Amino acid sequence: MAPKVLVSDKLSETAVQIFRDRGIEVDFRPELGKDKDKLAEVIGSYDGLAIRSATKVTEKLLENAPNLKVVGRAGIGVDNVDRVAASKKGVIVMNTPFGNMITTAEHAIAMMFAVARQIPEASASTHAGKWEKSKFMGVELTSKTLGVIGAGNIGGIVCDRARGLKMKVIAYDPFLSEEKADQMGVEKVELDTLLKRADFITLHVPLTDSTRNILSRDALEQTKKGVRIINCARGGLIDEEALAELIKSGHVAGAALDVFAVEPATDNPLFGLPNVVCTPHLGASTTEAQENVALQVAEQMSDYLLTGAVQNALNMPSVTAEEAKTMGPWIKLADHLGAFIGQMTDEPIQEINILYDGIAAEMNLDALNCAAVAGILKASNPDVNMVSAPVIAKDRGMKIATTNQAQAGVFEGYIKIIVRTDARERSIAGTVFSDGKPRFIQIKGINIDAEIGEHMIYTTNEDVPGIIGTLGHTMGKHGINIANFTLGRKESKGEAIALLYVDDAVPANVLEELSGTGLFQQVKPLQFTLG
Ligand SMILES: NC(=O)c1ccc[n+]([C@@H]2O[C@H](COP(=O)([O-])OP(=O)(O)OC[C@H]3O[C@@H](n4cnc5c(N)ncnc54)[C@H](O)[C@@H]3O)[C@@H](O)[C@H]2O)c1
Ligand SMILES: O=C(O)[C@H](O)COP(=O)(O)O
Repeated sequence: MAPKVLVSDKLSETAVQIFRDRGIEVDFRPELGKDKDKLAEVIGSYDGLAIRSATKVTEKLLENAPNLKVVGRAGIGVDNVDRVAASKKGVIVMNTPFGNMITTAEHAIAMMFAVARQIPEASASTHAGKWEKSKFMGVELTSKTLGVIGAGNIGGIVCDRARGLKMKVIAYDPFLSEEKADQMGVEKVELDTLLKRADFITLHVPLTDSTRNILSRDALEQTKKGVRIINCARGGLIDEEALAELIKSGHVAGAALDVFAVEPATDNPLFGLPNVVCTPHLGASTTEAQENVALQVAEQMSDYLLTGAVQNALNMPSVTAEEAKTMGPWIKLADHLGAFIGQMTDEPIQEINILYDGIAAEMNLDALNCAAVAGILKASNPDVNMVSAPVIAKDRGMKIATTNQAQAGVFEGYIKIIVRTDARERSIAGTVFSDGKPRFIQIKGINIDAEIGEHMIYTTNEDVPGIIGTLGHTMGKHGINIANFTLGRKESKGEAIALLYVDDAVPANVLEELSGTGLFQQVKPLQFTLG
């Protein structure tokens, strides 16, 4: 059946066409972004949800979305998506980080001009037939200092354009290296220096716990008298009440705001103040940007739903279409190894160490890690997937470490998982044979060569005569067909293991019968999801 996508915001219809061309069923219902109840009613049947900023993807909405696999944001900011809730539900959240960056940077520059020359007020006054030439005295941008808070994709373009306008550009961004700042021709400064020196301040950071209220009352009071402030990033970055008071007192000469703490903004302390230029979150609203983001989000979501390729996801490592194909058997192997550990372990796991050898070490290890951890966690929660696994593992306090090494043995490559609990250490290794089938090659240090089946039995025992006979006879007596039988031992008469791959699930009474022979320390039924 074709995957189904719902578009619940005003995306360019290019997105709809792309979904259809890729064979995806799509419903274009932009009115639903503003109607959370109706959206919750219909979301249940969709595999994908394509949004802009109006749709709020809350935990409650996700509870009504059992089939949802991907949320695609046609744009940059995902603060309207509960990412933690999405991750826990195994829903990928992706955005289009580059599609609207030029457009938004241009809006910030336009807003800077508008507030420097009071263009909106002058325009309204002229339209009203007043000729208030002397009322609208502006300031030049040339030689002024622009303080950029957040010099990432959009902030970086703003820096470039501002330098073209012959402004002096200073930037505050803890993640900006001195070297990069030099290349950009900007001076990297601390926030308090930026506040004191800038004639114009423009914000280009995401809204996070560390940036919320970054222009607080205290920060705004440190600014240079006559400063003008531009925000085309996110509402919530500025204390709006404090800004309004500082504009009224004349300390701040003007502000240009595209984004507000509460949106849609119908009432705001800054509305109606002189030289406050406002636009209704138009930063990304150009034909070019909307085409870019619609096209990109539809391609990315289609790729994921149809091929498993992951691009620009915020809660899952990227996997190219090529990787999704070539790594498929290795991802399956990592999942099976994890599933073995998960089913064998019923006490809390403290540490998961994953060793990648040979060709496995050259693959996309982030994706393999997610698969291995998902395999482990699925034993206690079958809904866990590669997206939700790292979040759940972190919630449970599990430490995950990886090691990679060049080919060390006879296999071209292998993966080994070692898990530590309070009580013990458990390990399993596996490889992928040239037929593309994953195999277990070692359990707790004992070498084996076990084909993996949907239903298996794992036993631990001493290496004594009668094990093969007892296992074979018991299965035969109960009409259970053995597809593959693997034995391994540490040394003659020492610690030994057996893995049976059987055609059907083994009933409890048969397992009890085996345990009752006294030959086995452990008889454990296992299940693996093939395919
Ligand atoms: N108005 C609009 O329509 C519109 C359109 C697109 C993007 N945006 C918003 O613009 C903002 C920037 O987007 P981007 O694509 O440039 O993001 P980005 O991730 O490329 O850049 C953000 C920068 O902020 C920096 N940063 C993070 N925390 C910081 C902190 N505490 N202090 C200072 N700097 C910090 C990061 O190091 C990074 O360089 C986002 O909030 C995004 O949602 C708004
Ligand atoms: O983060 C973004 O991409 C912008 O805020 C654009 O939001 P919009 O798609 O709702 O215009």
